[in-house]
Amino acid sequence: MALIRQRKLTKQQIRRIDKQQLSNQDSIDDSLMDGVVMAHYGKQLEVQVTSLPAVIPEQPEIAPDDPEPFWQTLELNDIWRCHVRTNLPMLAAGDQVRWNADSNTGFGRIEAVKPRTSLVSRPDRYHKLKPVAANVDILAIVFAPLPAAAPTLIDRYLVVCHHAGVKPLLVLNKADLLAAENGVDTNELLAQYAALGYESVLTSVDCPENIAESDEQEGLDELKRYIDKKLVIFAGQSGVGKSSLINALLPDSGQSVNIISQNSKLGQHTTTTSRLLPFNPENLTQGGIVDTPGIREYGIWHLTPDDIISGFVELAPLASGCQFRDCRHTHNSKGCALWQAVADGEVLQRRVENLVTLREEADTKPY
Ligand SMILES: Nc1nc2c(ncn2[C@@H]2O[C@H](COP(=O)(O)OP(=O)(O)OP(=O)(O)O)[C@@H](O)[C@H]2O)c(=O)[nH]1
Ligand SMILES: [Zn+2]
Repeated sequence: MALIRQRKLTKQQIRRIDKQQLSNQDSIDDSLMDGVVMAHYGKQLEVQVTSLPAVIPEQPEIAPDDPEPFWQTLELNDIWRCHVRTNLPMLAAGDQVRWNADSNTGFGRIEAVKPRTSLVSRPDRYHKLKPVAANVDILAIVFAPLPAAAPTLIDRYLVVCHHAGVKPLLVLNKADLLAAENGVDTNELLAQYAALGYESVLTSVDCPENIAESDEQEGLDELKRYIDKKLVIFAGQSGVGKSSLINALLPDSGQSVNIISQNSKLGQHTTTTSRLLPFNPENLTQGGIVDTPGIREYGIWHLTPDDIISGFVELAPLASGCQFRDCRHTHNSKGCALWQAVADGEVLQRRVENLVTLREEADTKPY
């Protein structure tokens, strides 16, 4: 049997190794800087430089006859294409990261992600849950008189907000059309959500008929006040005016920062899962919009029944009064406190029905 000899290090050797490790760590720390994930392309991300590293790499001297090698100077607010260290969680637009840049290649590497205040995820087409936006403050639930508002969809987004830790804001766009429908249904809906404590803004950003009379974009200033210095997502069904709102809020979203991407073939034709459009491209603390295509097909089946009921703020406290702990709150559930509250006129029947629908949906989908 071979004798396994444990290698004994002398004190001096240990000291030398410690010192070496420390200095390695120092050089990593010195090259790290802050950044914000602006967009996501499959395995690569775009990161904006929000602080410079302690030690800024300097371009090496080149001998007079040598060809000039590639060198990318590091500057604040530039956007770099980055790889991600393997053991990090999946990142999304809005994530705040620590990363370093390789001036010799024009690529960066994300080393760490800072704790998130919120995370919005959605299932991809393979039913795998993917984060789409991190550190979002507000989810603007956009609806309109036409196409008619779908309260089920609004309730679904409210559940999502609750679960993701994001504040909901109801945005009734196309307010100019309220007169045409006499505003009865939509105003009633707004009143119902106001009674539950949800805030709302009325906007009218893009009404062709009125454009000749006034260029006023109704409600836009009020909306801006709500979302100032905040990171916001616009969600809602097709045709309610999300793009119109985003364009109105970011009239000059033309490229004003330098995007560094050595390999221009990458990303040009790939679609992003989400992109952060800042209000001020040179100061990300001023907030912005996370544009997330496809958010309207938001499934919520990854949530548990408890998650779902806690998104129904007025119903959640009542559920403990149900006769059975595993009450499904359907119309014929015996001793259901929610239906008793409907009978007593304390809560809206459609909210209880939506709760049941969403719970059933969560139950029947895979995972
Ligand atoms: N009357 C009126 N029409 C509006 C208003 N805002 C947007 N529209 C119109 O509504 C239509 C749909 O607007 P979009 O901004 O494309 O809607 P969207 O929600 O982005 O739709 P998707 O891209 O399909 O999700 C367009 O024809 C707009 O001109 C508004 O305030 N009033
Ligand atoms: Zn019940």
